[in-house]
Amino acid sequence: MQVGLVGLGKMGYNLGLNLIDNNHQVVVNDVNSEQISKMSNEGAIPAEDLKALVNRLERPRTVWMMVPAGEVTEAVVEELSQLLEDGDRVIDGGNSNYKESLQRAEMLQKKNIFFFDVGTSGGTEGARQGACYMIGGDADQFKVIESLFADTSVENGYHYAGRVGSGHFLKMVHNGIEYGMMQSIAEGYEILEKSSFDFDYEAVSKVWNNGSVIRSWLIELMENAFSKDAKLEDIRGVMNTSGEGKWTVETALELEMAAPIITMSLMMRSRSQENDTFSGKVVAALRNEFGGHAVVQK
Ligand SMILES: NC(=O)C1=CN([C@@H]2O[C@H](COP(=O)(O)OP(=O)(O)OC[C@H]3O[C@@H](n4cnc5c(N)ncnc54)[C@H](O)[C@@H]3O)[C@@H](O)[C@H]2O)C=CC1
Ligand SMILES: O=C(CO)[C@H](O)[C@H](O)COP(=O)(O)O
Repeated sequence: MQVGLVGLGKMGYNLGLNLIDNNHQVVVNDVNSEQISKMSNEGAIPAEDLKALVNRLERPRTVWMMVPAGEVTEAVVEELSQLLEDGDRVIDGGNSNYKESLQRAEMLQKKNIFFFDVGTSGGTEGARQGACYMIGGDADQFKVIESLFADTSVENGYHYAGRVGSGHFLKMVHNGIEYGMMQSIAEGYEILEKSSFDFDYEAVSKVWNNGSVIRSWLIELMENAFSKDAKLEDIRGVMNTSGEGKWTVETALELEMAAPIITMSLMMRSRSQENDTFSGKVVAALRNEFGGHAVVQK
């Protein structure tokens, strides 16, 4: 089908290639014109701004955003709300706070524009080769755009979760879990590092990935990271955050429930701004491996 794609960064660019590979017609825009040119060389239709993008799409239009959460997403949705018409659809594939998504859906609904909040997982590799999607929005309209998700995800890699908000809520909790898993893995490697043994971390990651209980994509990514930098000597253990872990903890507080592991993982991210630790380096390396997030060099 035809889709407008706004935001051609680490995720959006790869998603654009994935959509094109799957025979979707993609009209693209980014504030960075170089990204638009690169994508049009790959077969996308360029649009110099959002107005041009909307004009190049047939009605009812579908516009998929892969832009930074928060102010940028707000600004793009606001502008799209002025340009789109009755029956059009907006997909937010970024890591937006589900509460903001609920507000945006309400604002768009007043103009009969449908909003889908889509949590996207699998990092940059997933966006290119096959992602994982958690989708909230109108059930009937979802069927109309389902092929976009079916074609660009891995097998069984998309889930229509229900009403608007549910997609970004699921992604928020997913990322909270991600924080806890990564912190736990990182602490394990730090215990190895502080022991009197001389472990080869690439080899350890490899054996853990073959038949062990903790085999996982995260450990695979560590195997990869250690193959490039055996002791992570080139990077500092600064673990940056993008918001989802904090929102997960806030949600647990709102629900008056205990979520100690995710909470401590979030706190350790704050602590990492002050102390350089091996566990911090592991989480920083993981974020870089799956999401292309910048690491702080030594
Ligand atoms: N990197 C990752 O692992 C994942 C990221 N996400 C989410 O996907 C979204 C995009 O992430 P990335 O691609 O990593 O970020 P990025 O920073 O690499 O790309 C963002 C792109 O949006 C463009 N942009 C900024 N303002 C714009 C505007 N007003 N109009 C049009 N384009 C604009 C930028 O020029 C850039 O190309 C974010 O919400 C992020 O949280 C979701 C899953 C995984
Ligand atoms: O959604 C993701 C992975 O699933 C992104 O990579 C996200 O940025 C990770 O969260 P944080 O930046 O807070 O570590």
